[in-house]
Amino acid sequence: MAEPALSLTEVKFAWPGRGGFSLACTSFKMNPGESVLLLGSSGSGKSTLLSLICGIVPANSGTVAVGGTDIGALTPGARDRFRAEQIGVIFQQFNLLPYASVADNILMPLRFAPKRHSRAGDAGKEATRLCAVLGLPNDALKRPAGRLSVGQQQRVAVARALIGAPPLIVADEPTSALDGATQDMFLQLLFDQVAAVGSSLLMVSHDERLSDRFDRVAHVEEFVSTEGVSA
Ligand SMILES: Nc1ncnc2c1ncn2[C@@H]1O[C@H](COP(=O)(O)OP(=O)(O)OP(=O)(O)O)[C@@H](O)[C@H]1O
Repeated sequence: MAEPALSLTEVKFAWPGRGGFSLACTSFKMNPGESVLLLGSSGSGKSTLLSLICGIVPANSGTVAVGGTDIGALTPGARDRFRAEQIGVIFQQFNLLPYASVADNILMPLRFAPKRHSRAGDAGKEATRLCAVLGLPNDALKRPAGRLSVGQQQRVAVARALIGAPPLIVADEPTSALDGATQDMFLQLLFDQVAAVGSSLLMVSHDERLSDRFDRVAHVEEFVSTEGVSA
């Protein structure tokens, strides 16, 4: 049987400092190809949870496994390489390099991920294809990412996450900068592309109206520790 795309087991995490915000999760699993919407209000811990899942911050205890690999057991360097190979991340603030071209931004994760690079095939052509399906103008690839509109930068961040078909796509409020109609269109594009490569999608949002589009909904409040976790 295939390993879960993601599993959290007995995970505890606290930001350092007395009374810092803390999370506790007994068990959470995602199947390969599954889409899950993680709902939570502002400040409820959505970004913290995604940072844990991506191995950007380490859990205080418990296991976070992506595709069966315990990311806490990897050295920091191996964890960074593993993330580049296995996880496509769409950050809330995009985290694009503003002076680098759109093409360089999209191709960036492949520099640290040889298997993902080979899955992308001709990476330049794949970046061009992704830009086209995501509705970016033809000339965008050569332009510095920082010169695009916020909505266009959001699409670049999605193309960067999708290139080379990582098995897990993690998205932090990727539609927050878009208006209603554009949001719907954008989500459809994201779902189409994720389905085309068979990735699992974990998206966090405060917007309950998106629920119907996902296989499953979870609430981040279920993960907030009321007892506190000693850091
Ligand atoms: N680097 C950090 N150091 C200490 N505490 C932090 C850090 N980042 C977040 N927190 C705290 O963790 C809690 C949850 O924040 P988080 O950003 O995860 O929430 P969120 O649900 O993503 O919020 P939003 O929807 O507004 O982005 C907050 O109380 C915040 O102050």
